[in-house]
Amino acid sequence: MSGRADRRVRRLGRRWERPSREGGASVTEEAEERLDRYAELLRDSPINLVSRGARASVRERHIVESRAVVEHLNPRPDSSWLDLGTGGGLPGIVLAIERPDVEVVLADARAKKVREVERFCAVLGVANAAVRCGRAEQLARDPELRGRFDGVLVRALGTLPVVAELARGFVGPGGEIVAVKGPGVDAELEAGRSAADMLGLDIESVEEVADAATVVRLVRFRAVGAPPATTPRADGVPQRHPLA
Ligand SMILES: C[S@@+](CC[C@H](N)C(=O)[O-])C[C@H]1O[C@@H](n2cnc3c(N)ncnc32)[C@H](O)[C@@H]1O
Repeated sequence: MSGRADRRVRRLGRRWERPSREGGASVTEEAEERLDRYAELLRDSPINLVSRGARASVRERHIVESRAVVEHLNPRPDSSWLDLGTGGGLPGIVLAIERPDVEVVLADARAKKVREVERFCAVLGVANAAVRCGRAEQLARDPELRGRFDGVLVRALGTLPVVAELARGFVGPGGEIVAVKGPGVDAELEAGRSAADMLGLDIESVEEVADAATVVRLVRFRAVGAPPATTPRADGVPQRHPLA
């Protein structure tokens, strides 16, 4: 899908700016409308995709945070990103809406959630996202997915060692894994570094995201080579026995 770069997007310094369409709504207005609609879909879904308590404030709690993450991440145009453990599509659907020039794959182990995310993408007309169902431990062995992404974005999938192991198979040399974490991430960093060493990853940075309603930190891992052949371990093992 990298060939489907949105020609409306042009480079301005390090950031990318979407010019308005002539005679029509700007891409930003369009994105705004889609994000509002996405918040409604999440709130009204018959599946519990966000906690009951957060339903009334989906826009403020989840969309605003995901948007701030996407803005901070500012992925390279034409790059391909995997949202692993996407649940109801967070933050991957927001990434796909905000950045039509980026290819996004949304993956989750739960078929019910994946079907719902497929429905959301269809209703929202999100053309640059594809959806895959399966456990990371299995999907990372699929030759079509192994080592093929520029980056993996992960929110609320587990501790840093779990995230690093589940995501590692999807990125080759130079690829990145970005974990969206909260203020408590410092307590996971030592274990995260130790797991990273075993997986051929470096923790490159821990970055504070501006403009999120709550404290959000991004932990950025960089792959220093191909994924180890034995990574990830069998289904459930990364969560039950995290690398440390
Ligand atoms: C707490 S939810 C987070 C969902 C979403 N990222 C968010 O921020 O709202 C974690 C999701 O990860 C999925 N998941 C858990 N283990 C997984 C695995 N091994 N492979 C793929 N998905 C997994 C679950 O099905 C669930 O939808």
